[in-house]
Amino acid sequence: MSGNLAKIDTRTKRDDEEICHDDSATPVKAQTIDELHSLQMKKSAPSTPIKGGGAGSARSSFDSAVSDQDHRNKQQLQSISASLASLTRETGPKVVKGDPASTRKAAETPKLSSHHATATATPTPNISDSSLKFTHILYNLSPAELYEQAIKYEKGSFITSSGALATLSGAKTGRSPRDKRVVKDESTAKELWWGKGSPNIEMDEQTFLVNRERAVDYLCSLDKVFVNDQYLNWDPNHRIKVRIVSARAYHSLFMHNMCIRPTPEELEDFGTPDFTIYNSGQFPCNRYTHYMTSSTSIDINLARREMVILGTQYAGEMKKGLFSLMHYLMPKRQILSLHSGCNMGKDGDVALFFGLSGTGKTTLSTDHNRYLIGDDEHCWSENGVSNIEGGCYAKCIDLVREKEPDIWNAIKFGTVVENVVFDEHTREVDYSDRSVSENTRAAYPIEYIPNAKIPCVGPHPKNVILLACDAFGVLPPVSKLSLAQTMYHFISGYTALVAGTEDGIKEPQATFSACFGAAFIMLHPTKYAAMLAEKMKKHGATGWLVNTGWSGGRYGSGNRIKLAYTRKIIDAIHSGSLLNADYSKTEVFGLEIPTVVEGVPSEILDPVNTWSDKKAYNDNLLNLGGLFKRNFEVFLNHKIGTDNKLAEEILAAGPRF
Ligand SMILES: Nc1ncnc2c1ncn2[C@@H]1O[C@H](COP(=O)(O)OP(=O)(O)O)[C@@H](O)[C@H]1O
Ligand SMILES: C=C(OP(=O)(O)O)C(=O)O
Ligand SMILES: [Ca+2]
Ligand SMILES: [Mn+2]
Repeated sequence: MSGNLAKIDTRTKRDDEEICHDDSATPVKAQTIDELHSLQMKKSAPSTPIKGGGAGSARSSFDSAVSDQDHRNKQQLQSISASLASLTRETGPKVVKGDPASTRKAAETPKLSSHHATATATPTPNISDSSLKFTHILYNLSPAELYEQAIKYEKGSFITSSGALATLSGAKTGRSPRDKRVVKDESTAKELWWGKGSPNIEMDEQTFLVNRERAVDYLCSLDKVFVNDQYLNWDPNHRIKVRIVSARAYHSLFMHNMCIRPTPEELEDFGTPDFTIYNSGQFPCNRYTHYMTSSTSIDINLARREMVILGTQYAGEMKKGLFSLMHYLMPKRQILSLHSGCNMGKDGDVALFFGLSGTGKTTLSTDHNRYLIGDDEHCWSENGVSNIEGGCYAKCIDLVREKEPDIWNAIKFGTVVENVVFDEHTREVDYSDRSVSENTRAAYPIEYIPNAKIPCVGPHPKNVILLACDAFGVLPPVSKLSLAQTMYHFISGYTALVAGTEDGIKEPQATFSACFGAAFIMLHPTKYAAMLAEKMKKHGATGWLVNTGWSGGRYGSGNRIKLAYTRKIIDAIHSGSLLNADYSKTEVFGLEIPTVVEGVPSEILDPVNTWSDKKAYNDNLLNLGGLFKRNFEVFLNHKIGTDNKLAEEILAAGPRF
């Protein structure tokens, strides 16, 4: 012993204590480092409690619980093998659970062979090399396990100083809408929206199968694939079971966060999924394949209930692909699917926040004074609203703690941050750095927001807030809408952002995206609009248009409206005080604007006041009005609902000059 003071030992000395230890714990019972390591990890507790009889039958009920467990395990592996089956070889791969690199589990490999029980000792003539190997399945891994996989095997994976997993999505840092294809068959030809303006670019069944085979063969050729079995939609009556097969831990953790996470008990009874994604990530499509115009392809087959991703690793494709699915499935059940955020006040008043990417759905629905139901995808049924997802996907460019504390604090262990730049030593993220992408993102489970409402459901909405980030600076910060105006702006789906902010001033780019989500809708926009009108009328919801964009001039001369002011405006909508304010009507768009909003300088409420160059204001206003008119032309010959009166009212609710 080397210390200054001898240890005081009050015990009487025994023979085996001749040598003086510097701790009093019993030594570990391991002879080698591997044995020591095996002591470190204990088996996960069985999730199904051992059911059955009294003390006498304890042993046999334990045995039957074990065989139940075995049986379920086998079924699970069979189901995964079936998901991964090549359609031409008509048999699934031999699958086994666990990491091939883990020695403990690898030892079990041969015994756990699956479904492919016909595998014989001597290969039959038509057997392929692919059926000689096992595909290792990393099934619903925990965030900690996925961190280890990502850090060990995926370049660009690091732990940030706050504990989040920083990842790179590769060459694509955003969605590829031009590479999205939907299978056109007899029924989808009639049901879906095709042609000009539609996001649904057709592909035939045969081409889908070619891409599916390519994805499946790629995935099965890997040593291991990730499989997530999860849910969509918090409404228990309309819950959808999804399976995501992917090549990267990043994708598995992203979907773990974004979809609803089953409990261990729910997972045991998961059964056959309603929909399956095959995400081959970096593996490209074959450009000689019909309909392919790049090496990226995102293919949806509604009849087969499958989606294939080739040639992009941007994780948002999976989230938004499932959203497209919901835009098809839910309206069939008279449920409206919405590209909106949603929150609820202490008194149960629900607000929806519609808007295109970057207009503020996530930021404004994440409100410290209200319960968060969800930030992006919802359903509105006869029973109220429900979130489709189990997580949020926040933009984090220029994120600052003071302005968005809840989002800042959610970026911790378990959260995936995509394409952010961090200090090589401290691993502190620099949210202002655009070196990798402008579209930096954080994906976190919704319960990381302290006042999330779990389960994520709520009553019928009281306010429907349409967000537009108007880089022309002519739309008022807030206006109250009639039902017809709400429909006009919902169908128009306007925003104007400025693409790249780096190479000097650029022209604001007007975007019109029907239902504030044209990239994800499956049916004609008027179908969703008619459902929204019907629901808003029935439940007495008020529509609002909020400009989260420019004021005092267009992009380049004016400034973006302060987030603090927009929050005050939203507060006044929630509290009901804005409903009873004094209003005046604007030129051209005919919008009702309040004269006073608490906490907001009154002079900014009418945008004309904030422009020093009145002629420039007028030119920009008329220009925008013209863009709206031109965009709406394609909807002129469509009926909305059963009532032609509504269609006429909606048309009359647009700009006039
Ligand atoms: N007045 C404002 N209102 C809303 N967001 C604003 C405002 N000013 C700046 N922002 C920023 O704009 C972005 C809005 O993005 P986000 O809420 O993620 O959009 P969405 O969820 O609709 O895609 C955030 O980065 C937010 O900080
Ligand atoms: C994730 C997306 O949505 P948002 O920007 O609306 O959050 C997206 O459009 O890819
Ligand atoms: Ca979105
Ligand atoms: Mn968002």
